[in-house]
Amino acid sequence: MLGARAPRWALPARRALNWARPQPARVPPCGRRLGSSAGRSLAAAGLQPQLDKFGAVTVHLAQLHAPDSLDQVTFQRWLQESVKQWRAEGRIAVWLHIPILQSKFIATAALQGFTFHHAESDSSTLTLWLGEGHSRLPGYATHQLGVAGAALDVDTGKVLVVQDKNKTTNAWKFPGGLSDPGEDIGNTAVREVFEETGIKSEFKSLLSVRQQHRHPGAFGISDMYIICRLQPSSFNISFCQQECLRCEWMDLEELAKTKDTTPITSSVAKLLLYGYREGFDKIDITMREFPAVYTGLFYKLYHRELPDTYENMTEL
Ligand SMILES: NC(=O)C1=CN([C@@H]2O[C@H](COP(=O)(O)OP(=O)(O)OC[C@H]3O[C@@H](n4cnc5c(N)ncnc54)[C@H](O)[C@@H]3O)[C@@H](O)[C@H]2O)C=CC1
Ligand SMILES: [Mg+2]
Repeated sequence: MLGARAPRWALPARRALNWARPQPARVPPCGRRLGSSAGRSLAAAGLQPQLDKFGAVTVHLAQLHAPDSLDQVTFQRWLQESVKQWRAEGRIAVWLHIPILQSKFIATAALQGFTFHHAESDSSTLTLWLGEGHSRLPGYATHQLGVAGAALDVDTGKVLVVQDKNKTTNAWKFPGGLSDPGEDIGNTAVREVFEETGIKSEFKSLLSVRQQHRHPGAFGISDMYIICRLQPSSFNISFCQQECLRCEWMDLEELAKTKDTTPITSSVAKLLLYGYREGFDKIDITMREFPAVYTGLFYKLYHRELPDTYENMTEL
C-alpha cells in the first residue's frame, strides 16, 4: 500500500513562496489540495517534482520506492490534479521521465495531453507544454552523424577505399560509419577505418560536411556525413567481411577520375588531390581544444588555419 508514512510535503503555507529559489527546487506540495490520498501517497512514495530555472516541473517516476505498488488510477488522479495546480501556479511545462518498466503510465500521461520528447534504451521522456502559445521546449536530436576517413599514404599517393557489401551499386567510397555517443569526430574516423579495413591511422583534419534531410538510414531524421583526412600508420589491409565487399589502396588521381564512385567521394578525392599537390593547408579544417564554460568539460573547435597576426590579436 502507498501512503503509509506521513507526507513529506506537509510544510507551512508560507514556505511555498520560497519554492522558486534556489534552483532546482521541489515543487509545491501537489497533494495538499487533492483531498484524497493520491498526492499524499505519491509524495510519501518518494516522488519529488523539481522546478527548473525555466519554470518547468520535472517528475522522475524512478524516484518511486515501490513503483509496482502504484496503480494507474492513483497516478492518473495525481497527474490530473498536479497539472491543474502547476498550470494555476504559472509553470511553463512538465517533463515526465518514465522508466521502461513503468511504461503503463505513458498511456495515462498521453491521455492528459503529454507527448513523447525522446526515449533512451531504458526510459522515455514525455512533455506537456503549459505556457502561452506553442511549445518553446527544445526538441531532441535532429541529426545523426556519420564520419569517414580518407587515409592518404603521402609516400605513394594512394588512398584507402572500400566497396560496401550492403549497397546495390558497388561504388568506391571512404571507409566510415556512425559516431558513438560522446565520441570525437576524428576518433570515429580512426575507429571506423580500423574496424572496416584493419588500417591504423591518425586524425589530421576535416575535409567536408554533407547534410541530408529525411535520410532513410537515419530513421527519417537528418544525416550529417563528415569526411576526415587521416594519415595511415599501417598498410596491410584486413577488411571486415560483414560490411565490405572490396578494400584497396587506390591511386588518388584514379579515384578523382573514376565514375565508379559517389558524387561525395569524387568531390572529396579531387579536393584531397588538390591538397596533396598544392599543400594540405589549402584544404584542411583543423581542430583546437578549449575549456568549456561547463566546469571540467572541454570542446573541440574546427576551423581553417589563421595567420599568427590574426590568431594572436588582443586588445591593447
Ligand atoms: N556518400 C557515401 O559515400 C556514403 C555515406 N554514408 C554515410 O555514412 C554513414 C553511415 O555509414 P555506414 O557505413 O552505413 O554505418 P556503420 O559503418 O556505422 O554501420 C554499418 C553497419 O550497420 C548495419 N546496418 C545498418 N542499418 C541497419 C539496420 N537497419 N538493421 C540492421 N543492420 C543495419 C550494416 O549492415 C552495417 O554492417 C551515414 O552518415 C551515411 O550517410 C554511407 C554510405 C555511403
Ligand atoms: Mg561503415
